Amino acid sequence: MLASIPSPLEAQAVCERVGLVGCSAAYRDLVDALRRCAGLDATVLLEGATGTGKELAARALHYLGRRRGGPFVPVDCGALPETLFEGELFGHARGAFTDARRDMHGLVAQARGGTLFIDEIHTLAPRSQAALLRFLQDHRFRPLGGEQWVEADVRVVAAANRSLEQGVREGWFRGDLYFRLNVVGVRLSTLAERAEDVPMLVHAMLARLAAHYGVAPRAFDAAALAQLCSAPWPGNVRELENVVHRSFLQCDGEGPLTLPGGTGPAAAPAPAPLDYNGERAALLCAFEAAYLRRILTAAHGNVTQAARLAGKERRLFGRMLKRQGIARADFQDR
Ligand SMILES: Nc1ncnc2c1ncn2[C@@H]1O[C@H](COP(=O)(O)OP(=O)(O)OP(=O)(O)O)[C@@H](O)[C@H]1O
Repeated sequence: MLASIPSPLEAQAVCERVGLVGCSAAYRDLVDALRRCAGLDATVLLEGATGTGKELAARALHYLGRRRGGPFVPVDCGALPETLFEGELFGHARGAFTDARRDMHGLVAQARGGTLFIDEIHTLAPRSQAALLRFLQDHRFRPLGGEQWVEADVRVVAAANRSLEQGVREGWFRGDLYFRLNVVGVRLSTLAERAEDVPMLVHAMLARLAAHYGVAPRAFDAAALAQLCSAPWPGNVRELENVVHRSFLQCDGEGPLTLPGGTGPAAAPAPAPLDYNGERAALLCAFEAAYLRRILTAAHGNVTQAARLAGKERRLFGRMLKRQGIARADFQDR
């Protein structure tokens, strides 16, 4: 079946709506990869280190695809003991075991018409891998203790923070299951690989924190921001979020935020060398995006008016929006 591919602007808007933030080439490549496979119903495997945004990417895939009107149901394999996996996924029939007093739908049934997001799939025990493979091959399942097979109506998106290909080589992940999952593979970059995104991420995090705590927006001083840009971030965006949150809570007053001593990147083992040009470009990119958003907000998404406010020619302003992947529709009154 030929699927319709969302436009780049639509993809950018959906990614922003689910909370994905960035302006680096790696970020734009990710949005483009999600855009291209969103319309297909094929299984997608998202691979990337912890905290790189795999769950957000899975949500973006869901809301970009034709199943967006259905549910998005996550299942965390890391939190599920092997003995519960099949029951959680496929449900059970009344009487399947001592406590099964009535039929219970599993997560596949709950995700009907939508997306089943199987997170931490690299932690699946061999028995659960076999059950999942059967399900992916047949597109149907039988609740535990049940007699009827049920046709599944879900798209499967899986995520792993270890390489499954390596798992196949080392013998802890089934090759046949890997090939079923990896119909389309998308790799998420580490934060160190896309350090240009740090200022924009920090800006978005601080805006969210200010709104959450009901206080005026705050910003880091230049030294702190430079330090955040050059830290190695082994825990990726999640770790950056923790450091920003701690700084936000620990800095009193209304001046610029500083990094609490001995925390986060300051305590990291080997800071990357300062990349002046990279950081300058990243700061300018984040500044430009924030500026364009402010102006579009003021102009209620009207590009001609926004260009006039910015003192720019409309075509040039439009090109700046496109380069930043900003959709004017997001700023129009609904
Ligand atoms: N590009 C991004 N923009 C904004 N926030 C992000 C981005 N990537 C990750 N985050 C934030 O970082 C945190 C971790 O993201 P997420 O849970 O999607 O990562 P993950 O790769 O699924 O992690 P894990 O493998 O540990 O489950 C979340 O709070 C999320 O909002």
